[in-house]
Parts: sequence; C-alpha cells; structure tokens
Amino acid sequence: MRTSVTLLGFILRIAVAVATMLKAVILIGGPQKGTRFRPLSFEVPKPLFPVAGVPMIQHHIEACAQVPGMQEILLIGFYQPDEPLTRFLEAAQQEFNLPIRYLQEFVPLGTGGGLYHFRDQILAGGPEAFFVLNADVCSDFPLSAMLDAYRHQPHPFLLLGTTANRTQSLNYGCIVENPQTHEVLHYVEKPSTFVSDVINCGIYLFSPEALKPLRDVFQRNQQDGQLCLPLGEDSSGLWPGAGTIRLEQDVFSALAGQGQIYVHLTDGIWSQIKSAGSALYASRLYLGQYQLTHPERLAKHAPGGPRIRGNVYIHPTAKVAPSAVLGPNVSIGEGVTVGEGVRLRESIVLHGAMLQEHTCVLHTIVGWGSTVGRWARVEGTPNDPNPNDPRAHMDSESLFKDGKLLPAITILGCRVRIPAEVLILNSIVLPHKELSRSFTNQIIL
Ligand SMILES: Nc1nc2c(ncn2[C@@H]2O[C@H](COP(=O)(O)OP(=O)(O)O[C@H]3O[C@H](CO)[C@@H](O)[C@H](O)[C@@H]3O)[C@@H](O)[C@H]2O)c(=O)[nH]1
Repeated sequence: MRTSVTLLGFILRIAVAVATMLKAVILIGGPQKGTRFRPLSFEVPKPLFPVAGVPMIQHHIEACAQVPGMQEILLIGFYQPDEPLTRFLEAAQQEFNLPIRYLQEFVPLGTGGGLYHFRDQILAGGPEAFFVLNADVCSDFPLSAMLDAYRHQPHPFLLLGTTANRTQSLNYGCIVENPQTHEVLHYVEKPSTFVSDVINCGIYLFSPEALKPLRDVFQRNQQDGQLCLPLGEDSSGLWPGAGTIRLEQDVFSALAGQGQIYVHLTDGIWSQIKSAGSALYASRLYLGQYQLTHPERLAKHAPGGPRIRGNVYIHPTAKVAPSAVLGPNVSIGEGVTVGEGVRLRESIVLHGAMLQEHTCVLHTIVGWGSTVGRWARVEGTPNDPNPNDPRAHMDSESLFKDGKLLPAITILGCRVRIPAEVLILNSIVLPHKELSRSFTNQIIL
C-alpha cells in the first residue's frame, strides 16, 4: 500500500513537471550581424561581449533559469561553434545546472527560420510553451509576468511591448493593440511613418501552436521559390531560400488581428544593444539592476581600497590602486590593472587592459589587452536617451552623418597602445594600433 502511494506521488510529480515544462530560445545571430558593434565584435562574438561584467546573453540565461519549470535553453545562430562560445556554454551549464545547447544554422535563416528548422529540438519533451529572446536586448526580462499572462489566456504568440517616442518608434516593430484585450490588431516592422508608440521588445512567449504558422510560411516560401526556378531545373528538392523566415513580417504582420498574437506591456528597463554606445548604456542599466538582483557584484568602498562612486563592477582578479576613483557606471574586467590616481567614469574596461597612473578615462570602452599611458586622457561623448522624455530610447544610428563622424563614445579596439600624456577624444581606434600623438574625432585605422 505504502509503495503504491509513493509511486503515485512520484507519477504525479512527473505529471506536474511535464505539464509546467518550459524552454527558452535565444537568437544570437551570426558574424555578419553586429556590424555596428565593430571593432569590438572582431574579438569576441557580440552575444558574449561583457555587459556589466558578464557576457551579454548571460543576463538572458540568468532570467530564464529563474523561471520555475525551465528545462532547457537553446541558443540558435549561425556562428561557428568556436572556443569562446563552447567555453561559455560549458561554464553556463555548470553554473545554472541546466542543459544549454547551441544549434547552428548553416545559412542565416532569419528570426523565425531557426525556430522552424529546430522545431523538433524545441518541442522535444513536450514543453507547455517556450520563450524566444533576441540576444541583443537588455531588459529586466519580466518572464514570470509574461508566463502568468499566458496562462491566464493562452494564445500562440505573446510579445513583450514597451513604449517609445514617435521618432524612435520607427526603428522598431510597431504594435497596435486593443487596449482592453491586448490583442495585437496591427503590426508593422520598422515603419516609414508613425504607426504606434508601442514597440516590440524582441522578447516573446510562444505556445507549441506557434510553429504551425511558421510551417505555413516555410511551405509558401518553397512553392514561391519553386515557381521562380529556371525552366528545366530540377525543382523536386527543397528550395534553399525557403528556410528563411522573418518572424516580424512573415508572421506577426500577417497574423495580426486574427486573435493569435497578444502583447504584454512592460515599463521595466529595456534597451537594444546594437552599437558600442548602447552597450555602455546597457551596462549602466544592468549595474543599476544589480542593486536588487546581484548586490554582491557591486564594488563597495573598503578601507585601503579605491574610491567607489555609484554602481561599479570590479572583477575579482583586477588590481585597482587605492587612490583610483571609479564610477559611476564602470565595469572592470578580468586581470585589468588600474594605476594610482586613475579616474574612471561611465566606461567598460575589458580583460587584461592596463590604465597607467593618473589616466582619465570617461565614456569609453577600453579593449582587451590595451594600455593607456600615464596622464593620458581618453574621452568620449555621451549619447544618452533624452532624460526629459520617459519614452526615449538609445539611438543606435550609424556612426556617420553627411560624411562626418558623429560624436560618440571612444572605443579602443584590442591591444591598442596609447602613449603617455595625450588626449584621445571621440575616436575609434582599430585593434593593434600603437598611437604616437593626440587624436580627436577620428577613426584610426
Ligand atoms: N539565429 C538567427 N538569429 C538571427 C538571425 N537574424 C537576426 N537574428 C537575431 O535576431 C535578433 C533580431 O535581430 P535583427 O534582425 O537585427 O532585428 P532588429 O533590428 O534587432 O529588430 C528586432 O528587434 C527589435 C527589438 O530589439 C524589435 O523591435 C524588432 O521588431 C525586431 O524584432 C538579434 O538577436 C539577432 O542576433 C538569423 O538569421 N538567425
């Protein structure tokens, strides 16, 4: 009798676990993407670029791992599975005690193609639903709130939405919702004129049903492709272009207003990470979040230690001189050396860099293994969202306007050497450059 009760309990537990099983997919893109992120993306795939001290997608993984019932996280992209990616995956699996796998697209399949291509892997084990997250967004990821909304009213597609001002909304997917039901009535990807101030955050919760419309798009693409094949060509095989599916245009725009797509609005932190400037801004947002989520990651002022102002992350292996003044919004990577009297504000200093005595580094990303000589000043121009507009987001436009370099943060690529006592202002220095003088407003090739 006792054995059968225990067995029943065990079966019930498994049944509950299966019923609440969830997965997550992170769309990490590939090497042709992230061009606005150069020269930083030369060294490390953009999804692994450190933001607030940890790789960009670790923030996504941490958020997913906290959702009860999360069974597996899949990264889909078209990067070669190189050493940094493999090492990251191994470390993340151990840290979060979850299977985290990389599925490689052999050609870019767009934002929806990989989901359809790897549908069997996504649906293996029968998840109740799966999250889909763009890798290049920074957010507080309100995944549990999205799950509650989904469970209250399950629909194939639930999109996270936030507000943007009229001008900036044109850079995103724009959503027209029914304010009572939150159904998406109309969806336009990056419209040329104003459609709505509710924008798509690139964070979704899909039911298994969501894969059916993707299959329809795939089949339609294939028929259209076969019609376009030259006469006499063997059209019995698959048309290679059929696999490319644009989630936004092919699915959201096509299905809006048919009771399948809903939006969950958030007023939490959210920003895209397209350019180096937006990585710095995202780093600031995440450092602010750490007050609540990871206070242990924030440096505290300790007797005999450097002066800390505001939110600062210092990797435990970094050596920071006690007379340095750091912050606000500074993130210092592994093995970095910060000399006496250094002033560092609104900056990211990457693995192995060295800031010699009395350098001043403001609004800058210092690349891996770079050296800034004594008394040098390296400074960029902040390009923050308008603080007087609560709906403003970071502009990630091109670096140039009318042939001129726009003022932006300064970026030193990897292993750059800046001599002592020079000024580097508003410039981008490509990797391995050894400078011999001051530069302002230049890209140094
Ligand atoms: N696996 C894979 N991922 C891809 C591919 N193409 C893009 N991605 C990934 O998909 C995400 C979206 O990339 P983009 O295609 O560059 O779109 P976007 O300009 O960022 O706009 C999207 O995100 C906005 C929010 O940040 C949305 O507002 C917008 O509607 C759209 O979904 C990124 O994480 C990118 O790495 C692909 O072929 N394969």
